[in-house]
Amino acid sequence: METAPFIISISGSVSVGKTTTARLLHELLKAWPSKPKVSLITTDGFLYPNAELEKRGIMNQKGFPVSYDVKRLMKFLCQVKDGIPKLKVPVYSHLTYDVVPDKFTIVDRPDILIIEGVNVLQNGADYPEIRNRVFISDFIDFSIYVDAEEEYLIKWYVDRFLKLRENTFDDPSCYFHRYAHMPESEAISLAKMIWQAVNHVNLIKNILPCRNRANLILRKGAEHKIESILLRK
Ligand SMILES: Nc1ncnc2c1ncn2[C@@H]1O[C@H](COP(=O)(O)OP(=O)(O)O)[C@@H](O)[C@H]1O
Ligand SMILES: CC(C)(COP(=O)(O)O)[C@@H](O)C(=O)NCCC(=O)O
Repeated sequence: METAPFIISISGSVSVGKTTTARLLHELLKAWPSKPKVSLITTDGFLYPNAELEKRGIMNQKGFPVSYDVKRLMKFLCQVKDGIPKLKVPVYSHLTYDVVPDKFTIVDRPDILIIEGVNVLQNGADYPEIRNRVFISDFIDFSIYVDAEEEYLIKWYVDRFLKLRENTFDDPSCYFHRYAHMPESEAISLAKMIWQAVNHVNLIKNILPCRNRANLILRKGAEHKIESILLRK
């Protein structure tokens, strides 16, 4: 009989470095002497596509709990724990700013699954009105929260925003192309505005309240340097 995968989650604010941390952990775990089968997915793929967010009038809440197809995500987690082979996980692109149609990551009975996203530590305490429901966090065996002061988060967010628009300079089909020809100072102001209007609100309302639930808190300072590691015993 197959054993259920060990699930490690990585959460934290938008642009704190979840994806980067998850990719590094993925490489490190794969290189263990026992060569475990390790898969990495992000909950971004379970966001509703932009068209659906627009239809529901929640485009300005992308990344908030309401913006995810939680039923689909829970179904995936149940199936992966049940050892179902070749599961298809939808993929999100920061460049197109949307879920990519017909693109999937295949998760095929891994020994370890890393799941990263802003919402992975949310549980029943965040939704007292919902009873008898299972949450993503119920499936997690070990949770990591990547933490940093908001002034750094904003800097890293703006830097990534500028990089994304640079990468779409010649490609009008990419979402970020609309910002590519703006003067840099305007692009920086716009990125800061989006941060305040959406990602800051999400951080305060939905992400930070989960921090102390994590088994491990990695706190980063300037230049992404790890300043402290807190492990719950
Ligand atoms: N350890 C690191 N060193 C240098 N740059 C980093 C590091 N971690 C993240 N970054 C950069 O910070 C930005 C946000 O990181 P990312 O992993 O995309 O965050 P998240 O997945 O939390 O949104 C990206 O531009 C990324 O390249
Ligand atoms: C899709 C996301 C919630 C994902 O978060 P991330 O993987 O970047 O941490 C975020 O990148 C996002 O798009 N937030 C909405 C506001 C904005 O455009 O930044």
